[in-house]
Formats: sequence, structure tokens, C-alpha cells
Amino acid sequence: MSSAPAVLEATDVWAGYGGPPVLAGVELTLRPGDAIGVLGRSGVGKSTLVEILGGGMRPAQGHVTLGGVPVAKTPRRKRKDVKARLRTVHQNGIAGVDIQRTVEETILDAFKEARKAGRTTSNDVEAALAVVGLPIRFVTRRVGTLSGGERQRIAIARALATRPDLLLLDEPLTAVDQSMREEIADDIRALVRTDGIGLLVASHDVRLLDRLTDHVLVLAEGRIVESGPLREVLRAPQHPDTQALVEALPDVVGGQPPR
Ligand SMILES: Nc1ncnc2c1ncn2[C@@H]1O[C@H](COP(=O)(O)OP(=O)(O)OP(=O)(O)O)[C@@H](O)[C@H]1O
Repeated sequence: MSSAPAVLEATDVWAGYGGPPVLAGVELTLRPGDAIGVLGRSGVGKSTLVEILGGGMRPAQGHVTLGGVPVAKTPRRKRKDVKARLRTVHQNGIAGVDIQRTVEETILDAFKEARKAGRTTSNDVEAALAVVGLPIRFVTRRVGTLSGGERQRIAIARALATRPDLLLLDEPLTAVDQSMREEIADDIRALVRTDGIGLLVASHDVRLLDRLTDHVLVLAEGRIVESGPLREVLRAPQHPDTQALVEALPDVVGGQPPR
């Protein structure tokens, strides 16, 4: 991981929905070009953490900063800047995109929005689509006619087109088949590395995290209980939740780690 100043910093983050806390003192730091995975049992709070890191939900306690600026308490005039520097792609892919727009318009809108916020972007729709393995013929398709997996890929292409400082992905590519998912993961990984984009991916999909990230955090009992390169964490799991996860993945620990 790099030693550059942090792009994202979460300090003592607590959150919940009225019952017991879901997050209870999460700490994490992400530097430009870092690609971090968040693993954890279903319902442990991965999506909640992504929401908080992206400024979509305020923590009950603690704070999150993007390049030193709080993501949740940003004054309205600065909100656009934060939005341009940080992109979140949710599980359901393309929420918030007009399904009547074509793929080309959707990507061009993202370029335009980023330039308005002072970002330098290309205007190359073909290159933006190529990162997620979609050929140029998709440009004329209306978003509403795309399959679930294609929508997820457009959502990621659109987020990356703006060249954010930070990209947050919550269970990306769930609707894309395994071999395609790995290819796309490799392309995204190469781009974030080249451009120094910080990447955080919450997922159950260990193979995806293996392709996409160089470090994982395990979330359990509201906190980060393990941290390290994925294969090391899976080879010597310390926490019962990580052990359970490994038991469900015999091929990963049985001498055949993910490729
Ligand atoms: N709006 C809400 N109101 C009440 N409880 C919620 C709400 N959203 C999430 N929760 C609860 O908070 C906990 C954490 O949910 P979250 O979606 O963050 O977990 P997750 O790790 O992303 O789960 P999964 O892997 O199944 O997607 C769960 O127990 C969930 O039921």
C-alpha cells in the first residue's frame, strides 16, 4: 500500500438503525491507488459502512474525511466537489440513472458533470466502456433495455469515467458471470492502479476480491477484526467469522487458492 496522504480516513465510526450498533468503532485509511476489500458475513454491516464512507448516511459517532474534508457535513457549495471526487456504485447498479437515456448519453453526462466540477476527463466513451468489457455498439442502447449485468457494468463505467479520487463498490458485478467478472475486475484494477484511484469493494465474492484488491479487512461485531492480503487472511483466519468464511471456501484454503 502507498505511503501518500490518505484519500479516505474513517475514525471511530459508529452506526445503527435504532437497535444494537451495526458499526462500533470502525477505523480505516485508504491511500491513492490502494485497493481494499471488505469481507464479512451477510448482515454484518458492509453496505452500512459503504453508505457512511460515501457520505450517504451520517455516523452516529466518529467521522469520515475525504482528502481531509468531512464527507457527511460538507456545506452545500462544496458538496459537488466531494461528489465529483467520490463515486459509489451500489448493489443495484444504476440507481439514479435515467433509463430513457442511451448508454452514450449516460457516459457523456458523467464526463460533463466531472468537468463542471473541475476534473480533467477524456471524452472517450469507447474507452470508458472497454474497461467494463462492453463494445462500442452499446452506445445507442437505452439504459432501460440493458440486462442486470450490463447495467452494473455501465454504472461502474460511468463512475470511473469521472476519474474520482475514490471509488466505493458495494457487491459489484453480482449479475455478471464468473469469467467475465474476473476479466472486468482485472481491467478495473489496472485502471485504478494507473490513475491512483482509491478503491474500496465490499463483497462476499472472495475470487472477485482476489482479482480486484491487494488487501482485505474483515468486518465482524461492528469492527475490523482482521486485516491483510486476502490469501494470508484466508490461510490463517483468526476470527471465528473469518474461519466460518474459509470453511465455506474449501478450494481457497485447500491448496488451490483463487487464481
Ligand atoms: N434501513 C434499515 N433499517 C433497519 N435495519 C437495517 C437497515 N439497513 C440495514 N439494516 C440492518 O443492519 C445490519 C447491517 O446491514 P448491511 O446491509 O449493512 O449488512 P451487509 O453486511 O451489507 O449485508 P449483506 O452482505 O447481506 O448485503 C443488518 O442486520 C440489517 O438488517
